[in-house]
Amino acid sequence: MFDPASGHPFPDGHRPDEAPAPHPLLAPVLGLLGTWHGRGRGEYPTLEADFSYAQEVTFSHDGRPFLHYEARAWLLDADGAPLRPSARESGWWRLQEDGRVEALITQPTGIAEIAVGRAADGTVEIATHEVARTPTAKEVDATRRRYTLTDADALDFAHDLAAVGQPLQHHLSAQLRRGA
Ligand code: HEM
Repeated sequence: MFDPASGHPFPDGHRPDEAPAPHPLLAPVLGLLGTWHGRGRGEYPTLEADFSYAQEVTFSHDGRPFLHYEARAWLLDADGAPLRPSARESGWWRLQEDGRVEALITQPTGIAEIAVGRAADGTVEIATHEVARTPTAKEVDATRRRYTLTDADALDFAHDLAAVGQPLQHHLSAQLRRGA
């Protein structure tokens, strides 16, 4: 009989070559599997100053045609030392035929995003389909995220944001390395 204390019977896979076998629809995103670390910079016209941050991003799967996505960021001071926790989010990227992606992403700031887009040739681009906000959340109208594998272990990330009355524009860019 299954003993819950001994662990989950169907742990997620974090590499294409380990069990469980990835679902064939995951083919265009297999290069993302695993944990990524890196640094980035952010800005927005409503903010007094640009900021530097570090980020950890993990993509995993359980053999079905979706990825589990989790990201957490923390701000860095001018010397690169950690200042304080910043954005966190997690969600699900549902892969469809032809590399189409339907993503559900939630944040502790009261935002739930549904984004749609495409994965092809080492790039995933997803943009807002709908945003839902809790009663006290800031006004976020749209986002656009682009993940580009620049080599097998390097991932570029860019995030555009339309929020608090501002049109869609750059909020974040980061360079991540696998496992580093
Ligand atoms: C790596 C991820 C992210 C980092 C490091 C980051 C960082 C920041 C920082 C430092 C601020 C200034 C306020 C503060 O100090 O907290 C901010 C503001 C904001 N961010 Fe982000 N952010 C990230 C992701 C996101 C995402 C995913 C969204 C929306 C979907 C978002 C939406 C906003 C909004 C709406 C504001 C407020 C702007 C204003 O009221 O003037 N951010 N972000």
